[in-house]
Amino acid sequence: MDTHLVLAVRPPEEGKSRLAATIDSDQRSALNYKMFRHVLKIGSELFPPGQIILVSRSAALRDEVAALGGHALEESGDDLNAALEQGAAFAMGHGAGSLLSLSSDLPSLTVDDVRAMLDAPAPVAIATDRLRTGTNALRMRPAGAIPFRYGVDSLAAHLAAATAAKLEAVVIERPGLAGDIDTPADLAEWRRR
Ligand SMILES: Nc1nc2c(ncn2[C@@H]2O[C@H](COP(=O)(O)OP(=O)(O)OP(=O)(O)O)[C@@H](O)[C@H]2O)c(=O)[nH]1
Ligand SMILES: O=C(O)[C@H](O)COP(=O)(O)O
Repeated sequence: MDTHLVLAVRPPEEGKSRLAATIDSDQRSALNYKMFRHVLKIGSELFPPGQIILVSRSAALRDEVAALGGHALEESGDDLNAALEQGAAFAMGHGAGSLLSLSSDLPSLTVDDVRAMLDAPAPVAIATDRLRTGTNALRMRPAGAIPFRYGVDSLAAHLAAATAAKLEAVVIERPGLAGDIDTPADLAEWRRR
């Protein structure tokens, strides 16, 4: 497998600011660690460490990935798409044929979810969220085939990027991939399960 996994992750103490009214900063940080470790563990079951790349401003998160034998890059900016481009450039310099990016806030992610991304029958595979507007995972073959367009309406933006590159794209809808934790309602729903 020549796919490399690129994880761009905000420092745990910064992430999930939309939950600030619901849980305090220590709880948010703990939640971010827990979700990150879950996604990293699932990723590690399918990707050899040398094909896992983390881009983060958090030294603590970088240490965790380095301890596994993965590549931990200090983020040079403070923007998700820029961080992913940084990771992608590194991966392409290390022979990546294709790339998978995964959001770190997917507490119900399974190995089969990641496999579904890798096996998707098109050069571009976009896992969307519950609202069917965002992107929680993106696989592109070849690496660098399309630019990262995370942000508002990123599903449409990634579909448009694939069209512009004349590449077929498929949208993947699976609970483990759709279940990112953005809002207090998402958090309550996940805790209920
Ligand atoms: N490296 C890096 N990762 C980011 C950045 N912004 C978001 N991410 C990651 O992108 C993924 C999706 O981010 P969001 O769902 O917006 O999460 P968030 O930024 O923690 O949440 P809010 O603070 O509530 O917007 C998660 O893996 C985040 O850690 C960034 O500036 N740099
Ligand atoms: O859809 C996206 O681009 C990412 O999930 C980030 O969006 P969000 O901040 O709405 O989760």
